[in-house]
Amino acid sequence: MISAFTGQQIRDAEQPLLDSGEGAVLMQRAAYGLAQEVVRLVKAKRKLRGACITVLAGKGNNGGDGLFAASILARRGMRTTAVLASAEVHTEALGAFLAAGGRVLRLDPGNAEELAVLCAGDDVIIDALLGTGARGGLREASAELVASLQELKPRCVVACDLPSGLDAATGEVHWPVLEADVTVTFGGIKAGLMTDPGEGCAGHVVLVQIGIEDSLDTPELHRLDATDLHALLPKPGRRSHKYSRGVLGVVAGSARFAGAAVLSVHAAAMAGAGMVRYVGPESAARHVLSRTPEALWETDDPGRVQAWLLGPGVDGEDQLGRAGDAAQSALAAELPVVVDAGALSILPERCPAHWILTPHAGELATLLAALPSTGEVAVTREDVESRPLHFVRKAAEQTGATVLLKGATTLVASPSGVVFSQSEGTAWMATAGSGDVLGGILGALLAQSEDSVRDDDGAYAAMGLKPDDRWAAVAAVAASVHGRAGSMASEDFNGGPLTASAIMTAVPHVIGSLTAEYDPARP
Ligand SMILES: NC(=O)C1=CN([C@@H]2O[C@H](COP(=O)(O)OP(=O)(O)OC[C@H]3O[C@@H](n4cnc5c(N)ncnc54)[C@H](OP(=O)(O)O)[C@@H]3O)[C@@H](O)[C@H]2O)[C@@H](O)CC1
Ligand SMILES: Nc1ncnc2c1ncn2[C@@H]1O[C@H](COP(=O)(O)OP(=O)(O)O)[C@@H](O)[C@H]1O
Ligand SMILES: [K+]
Repeated sequence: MISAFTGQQIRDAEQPLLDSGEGAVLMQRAAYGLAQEVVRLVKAKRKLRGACITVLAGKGNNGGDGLFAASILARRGMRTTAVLASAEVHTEALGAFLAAGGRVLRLDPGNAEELAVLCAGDDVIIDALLGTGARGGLREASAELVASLQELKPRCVVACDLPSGLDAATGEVHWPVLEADVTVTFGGIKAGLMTDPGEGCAGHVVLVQIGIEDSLDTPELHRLDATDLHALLPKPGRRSHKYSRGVLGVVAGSARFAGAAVLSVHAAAMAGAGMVRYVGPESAARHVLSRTPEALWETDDPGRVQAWLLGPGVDGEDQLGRAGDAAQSALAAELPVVVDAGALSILPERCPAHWILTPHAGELATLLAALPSTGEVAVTREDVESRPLHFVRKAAEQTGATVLLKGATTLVASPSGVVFSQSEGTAWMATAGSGDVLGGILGALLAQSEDSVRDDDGAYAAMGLKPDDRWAAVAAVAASVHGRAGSMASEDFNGGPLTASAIMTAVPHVIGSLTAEYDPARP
């Protein structure tokens, strides 16, 4: 599992070492790691000698890291320039930089644009203006410099610890920000690099160990990797039969939106449900069965299921009524439920943690506005997009449900405040029906995992997850499988566009490779 921390948590872990006089050692480790990454990036394109590097250095230790790193690069034959954003800078680091032969330029209110033009064509620009000590965004000349540089589209930007202007704890972005190709982060990944909009500005994140890792507190965010997915994905055994594998009930689609039913039912079948029972109008059922003949159309009592998926494409009184009935029976039987789209309007006053709501940002804003005690004034889609971590936590806390907030980075919050962040997809997945496919995958995984989550077969406990947080882990697995399937499908089209159907087709490949990857029994 990948962990991420707030800036404060990193600083707290550093403090004992600073108190014992080891601050300079920490900074040297950070600077060395940063320099190494810059060397790797330059070498991938050209020889080191003569490569042009500019470091934008602020007044704090982040600027110090940048200047020390640039001094290492200067000693390796690179032409290094420091743009000092403040009259005060880290004295030892500037000394080291000058001693290594670096050139210094000073940013002032009149020369920001000129300096931007001067360094935009460099091989690498290091953004060391602000780090974890920042309050708010870049100001005045620094803001002007960064805005001009961003417009000039620099060749390669490496952020030192985090892109300046990004909130390390929340991922909120105070524009302007110089968007990084690579972020080299120190001691622990900052939570703001694993949640939007911050993650969208950070590029590829490289973690440099500086010796504080054992002192870090409980992570702010978790991200499942392939090893975790291997451990958590359900696998059939020799004695499995279709009922024991997990039956999913689906109330989706309507006369108007039949496609959502087709996609969610088929995705559930592709994600390994033992059986899918579809509940809906005949017109939609015809489409569902012609795409997925394996599904059953239930006209009255749907019989036993292990989980429900309610809501994709649900429209009109009849179908909302069916979703409401299923929700009631799920509540009574304590079954896990995925609540998506149309069904988000029929939530009970308090949901259990095994109910997983799957809104996109607009739906989450509507949901929060409808809650009696949000304390938020008219939350908009833009609010959710600029502070997704804050709002997904709030929604989980206030509804009692697990909440999966869809986006380029998908966040899953459990009501206890534990949050997972997954980001394996591609922007081509922002296409109609993509969320219906996610609903189907999640429903199928819940139906298959229900037993193991409740009884815990060891995999969840081994990750240190408390019972109520395990539903969030299942949702994170679904988000990861969905993202990987989208990326795999797009790769099949040479990185080209996708349909939701193409995502679905890739799901069994993704699950197959993740479950087989570490299988010791496989020849
Ligand atoms: N601790 C360690 O040993 C290690 C730390 N490490 C590194 O240190 C970084 C943290 O360093 P830091 O604490 O000096 O904070 P940093 O972000 O560089 O600068 C803050 C300064 O800028 C100012 N300022 C604040 N907001 C501002 C704004 N919006 N616009 C303009 N200015 C603003 C503020 O001054 P003030 O405004 O209060 O006068 C303050 O002095 C961390 O990210 C990592 O890179 C690593 O080397 C590992 C070892
Ligand atoms: N830019 C993006 N990059 C990666 N995935 C994305 C992006 N935008 C959306 N997605 C994913 O696509 C899906 C869209 O879901 P949703 O908005 O509910 O679509 P629909 O209602 O049309 O099915 C979500 O799973 C979301 O995480
Ligand atoms: K920075």
